[in-house]
Amino acid sequence: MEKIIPFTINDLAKITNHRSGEIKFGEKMITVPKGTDPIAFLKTCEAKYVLFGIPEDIGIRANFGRPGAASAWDSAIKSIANIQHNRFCKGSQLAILGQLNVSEEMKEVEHLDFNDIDDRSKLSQLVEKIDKDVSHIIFNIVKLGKIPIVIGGGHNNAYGNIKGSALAKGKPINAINFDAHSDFRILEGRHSGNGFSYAYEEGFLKKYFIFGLHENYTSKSVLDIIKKIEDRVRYNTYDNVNIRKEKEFNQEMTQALEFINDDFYGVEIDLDAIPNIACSAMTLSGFSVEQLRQFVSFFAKNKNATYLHICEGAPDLGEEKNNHLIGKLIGYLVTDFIKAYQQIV
Ligand SMILES: N=CN[C@@H](CCC(=O)O)C(=O)O
Repeated sequence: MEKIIPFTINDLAKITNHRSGEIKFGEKMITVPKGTDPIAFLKTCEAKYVLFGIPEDIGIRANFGRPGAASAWDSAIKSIANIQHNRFCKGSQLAILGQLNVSEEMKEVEHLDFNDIDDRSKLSQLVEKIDKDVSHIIFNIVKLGKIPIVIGGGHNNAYGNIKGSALAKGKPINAINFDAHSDFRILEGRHSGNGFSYAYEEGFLKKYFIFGLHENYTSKSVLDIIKKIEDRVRYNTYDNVNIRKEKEFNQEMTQALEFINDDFYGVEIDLDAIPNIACSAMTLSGFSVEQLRQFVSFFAKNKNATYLHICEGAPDLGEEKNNHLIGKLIGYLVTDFIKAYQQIV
């Protein structure tokens, strides 16, 4: 756990905008006391959900993408701290573990060039290093019976979430991914486009449903691979559901749930599925924020939901004056998840 930078009570106080007569999440969320072992502390604390940030974009760089996702954690935690603590959702249900310390790795990649074969291999090796840390931390949280809420970072971190959860549960888990892309690309060295294929190949991912693939951005080879393993990997497309209306959003959620609900599952959200969200693979066409919120709420309302991961949002790539909006969106998704999950426990 030495790779975690704890989020202290002072850090929380600094980002909480106090108003008299109001109680904000920042006044109620649980932080790990100074000098305490985080896992030993989490074991004793009542909060069911554990917030954990991965401020990196090395996996995105290794995938020839546009860096910026490292900034989502800061933006998210500032927003979450200022959500109202009330009868609908209580800040005290959330413990903040802190963020993964990736400062050295982020420094190391500053001058690496994806087009250089040695640099590309170095980027992939660093992603593998982060994978190990993420899976170790997720393993420890899930083993305590808590629900990790992970704010990425790139979608490469799906691998560590799945592996850590599978090891904690003692068996492979399933995953549902709200995404424009499959991230089921070839095993060519780790990056943000192959977190699920690596987890599948290594036996940590049992069944995988991709919700809302963009037909224009999914290669024939990936479609061919998925076709051969359709007992374990299924998808629908955004075009299918929202454009041609051959399928209906709510029915599709029900069918996807039936597919993955035979075991524990992770809920993966790639913000590049939403139009106008600053991301490496930003788009103008995609599901609405309301559809995404309904999706999170729907898949959280189940005892098999094992973790929530929200990734690829990149406030640093957005407009300077409104770069708090991605954090605000993440705040809605986190509370949607908690509100739905708490109905079933
Ligand atoms: N996590 C994102 N993965 C996508 C990114 C696509 C892009 O950058 O255009 C992928 O590799 O397919």
